[in-house]
Amino acid sequence: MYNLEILEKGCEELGITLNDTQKHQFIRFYEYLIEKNKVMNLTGITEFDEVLVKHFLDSLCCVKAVDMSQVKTVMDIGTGAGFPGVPLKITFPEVEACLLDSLNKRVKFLEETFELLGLNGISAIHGRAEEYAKNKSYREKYDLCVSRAVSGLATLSEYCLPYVKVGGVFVSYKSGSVKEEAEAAEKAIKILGGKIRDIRYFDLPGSEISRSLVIIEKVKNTPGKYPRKAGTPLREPLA
Ligand SMILES: C[S@@+](CC[C@H](N)C(=O)[O-])C[C@H]1O[C@@H](n2cnc3c(N)ncnc32)[C@H](O)[C@@H]1O
Repeated sequence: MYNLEILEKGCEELGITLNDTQKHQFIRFYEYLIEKNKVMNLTGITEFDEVLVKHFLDSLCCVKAVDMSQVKTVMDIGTGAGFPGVPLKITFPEVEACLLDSLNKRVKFLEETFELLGLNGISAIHGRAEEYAKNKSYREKYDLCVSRAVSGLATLSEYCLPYVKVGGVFVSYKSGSVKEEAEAAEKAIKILGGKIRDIRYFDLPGSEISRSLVIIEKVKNTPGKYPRKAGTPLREPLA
């Protein structure tokens, strides 16, 4: 038997109430993540309570930055084993979610996870952020784009901002002080049609683990030449 108290209390702090279906989905997600982690590299965090805080509650903390009642579509770039995308989808089932990663094994794991959890209105894409952003079905189609632990902010903005609608938001999950990184990326963000609205620093619910969120508004369309071809945003971040 699993004790979900940490998740429930953390959610309470975030203003979220989970129903029994959602609690069950979080447990099944944990079980499948651990089962598959034995045969592929999905996560270094495996202890139940730690997963609740460092993966599940961490993923949900963007509610501190965004009013989820206004979000109908979310894109998660470099989702890996589904963070933050899967916890967000479980918690806000009405949101249409798309999770993208360049590693096919992880995408297959995600598709199996959606089936197992009975999640609808969610898809996983195998591909590079730079390439799918050129596709009309994905470009500037999302109210919210999230990304955790993928790249530096200038590179990441070139991956993510092209997916966000004008008026939407890109939330970058970071840790520690991001002031310098944010200042260094400011010009790139402007070129890509974004503007830093805020940077939030806080501890994850029920823990002393710190998290920083950089909240970037999409104020203008991203010029068609961005993102540049795959690999360039990482090798030569806009400055
Ligand atoms: C360190 S993992 C983080 C995974 C997840 N977001 C998390 O926080 O647990 C980084 C992921 O980003 C993916 N990734 C890196 N660059 C990418 C790109 N250009 N396009 C798509 N996925 C990318 C990798 O395949 C990897 O799964």
